[in-house]
Amino acid sequence: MNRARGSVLLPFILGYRGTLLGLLAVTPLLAIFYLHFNQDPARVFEHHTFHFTAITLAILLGLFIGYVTWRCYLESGERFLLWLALGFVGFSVVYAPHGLLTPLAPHNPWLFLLYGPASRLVMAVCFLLAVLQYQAPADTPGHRLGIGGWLLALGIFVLIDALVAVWAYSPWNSSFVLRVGMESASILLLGITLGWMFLRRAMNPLMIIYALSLAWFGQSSFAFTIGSPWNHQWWLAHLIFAGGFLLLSFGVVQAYLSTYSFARVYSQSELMARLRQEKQRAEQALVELQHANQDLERLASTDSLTGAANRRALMARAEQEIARAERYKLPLSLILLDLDHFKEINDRYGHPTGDSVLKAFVAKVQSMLRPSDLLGRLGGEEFAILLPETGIEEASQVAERLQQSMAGKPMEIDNKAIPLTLSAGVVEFPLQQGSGISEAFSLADKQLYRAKNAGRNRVASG
Ligand SMILES: Nc1nc2c(ncn2[C@@H]2O[C@H](COP(=O)(O)OP(=O)(O)OP(=O)(O)O)[C@@H](O)[C@H]2O)c(=O)[nH]1
Repeated sequence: MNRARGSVLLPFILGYRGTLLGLLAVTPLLAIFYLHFNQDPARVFEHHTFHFTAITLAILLGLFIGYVTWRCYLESGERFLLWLALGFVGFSVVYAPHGLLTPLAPHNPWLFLLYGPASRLVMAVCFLLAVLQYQAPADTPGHRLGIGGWLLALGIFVLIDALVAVWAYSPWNSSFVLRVGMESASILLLGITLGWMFLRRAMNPLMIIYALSLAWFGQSSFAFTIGSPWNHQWWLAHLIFAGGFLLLSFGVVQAYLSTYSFARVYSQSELMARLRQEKQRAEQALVELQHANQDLERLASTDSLTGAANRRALMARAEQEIARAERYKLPLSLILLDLDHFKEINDRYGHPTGDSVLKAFVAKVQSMLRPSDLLGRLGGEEFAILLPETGIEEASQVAERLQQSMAGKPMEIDNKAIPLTLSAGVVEFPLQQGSGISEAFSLADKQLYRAKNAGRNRVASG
């Protein structure tokens, strides 16, 4: 755990963060009040070209960020982002005449003025719908809003533009109440959206940005309400709106650069926890893989019935031991073992009992060998023992000890005493250059044959 996180500092840090966010959220209000109580309401800055350029820029940015938001939506299917994209584009389309009609401001100010509140209201509606869809199941790829849906949405936005134009030429056009009503409705909707976010704890780093920008949009509507066209409060309202807009655009860009989502963005500590979890999972999988590999290796080199090394593993080890013996001039011996009359055991007690005898035989032999010796099953009831650093005399003694141990006591299998004897051929590896495994095995085989021919239950060496 992060040390700072566990310390007494944490409540203060959280409190400080809350205060910071709160202050940031209401900073525009401080500027609004400052200007309200200090500005001369008669002072105006009526600059049409400046206004036209600024609004054009805002619309272009709105369309661009709307497009980026839509691309995020296409990637993630997050409906929140769809409504956000509609909010950006809806705002841009409805707001556009406010800039385009700047030259008409002196002739019909309402045609110029009504598009601002209308565009903010459209945006506030979309942003509320966005939050209501927060964490809704993602739209599946086949069901994401495409060109048809966009054309419909654009049609609605253009219709709103037309209605506003009709309204501007109607007898109620100059109603201050209507303009204030639209701004108030926007503030109310944004307030509901924020309240809903708090209630649902829809807060992560991106949603905090969203909440801040909504707070700024609401305050810009308030500034528009108390400002008059071209005065400084009116310009400040534009500026506050632009601040909120840039903040939200930053959030969208962050989403685009990370998860294409507002809901699936994690705090740094969540990311670290996830990273740790994934690392643990990967390490666990690696250990399991290593175990599986070891099991596979063991299976590939072991005789499945008896657990002795199989022929392949025995031959591989023999190669290594021959090379070592040659290099260090060490003795190396081989014992071939063959159980006597094993067919009779099978015939008399049955094949399964024969299997048990083979297993018990291997266990017994292994218990009598050194850890450095290797017992392998060559097939059927034939076995071989590789004895590194062992000369022929010592190896013969080992073989005899095994043979006598078998002959001396019957095997106890399933409460049956089964007599078992073995024959063995012992050789020392001929270590002159060029001699190899096959030569040693054929020599040992000859000795084994000798033991069998001499009546079995004995050891022959040479
Ligand atoms: N139960 C069991 N029997 C096996 C297995 N592999 C081989 N056998 C049997 O081992 C017997 C070997 O018979 P033979 O080769 O005639 O040799 P033997 O009966 O031991 O006679 P000698 O070697 O000449 O003493 C056959 O009956 C095989 O069926 C096995 O995995 N399980």
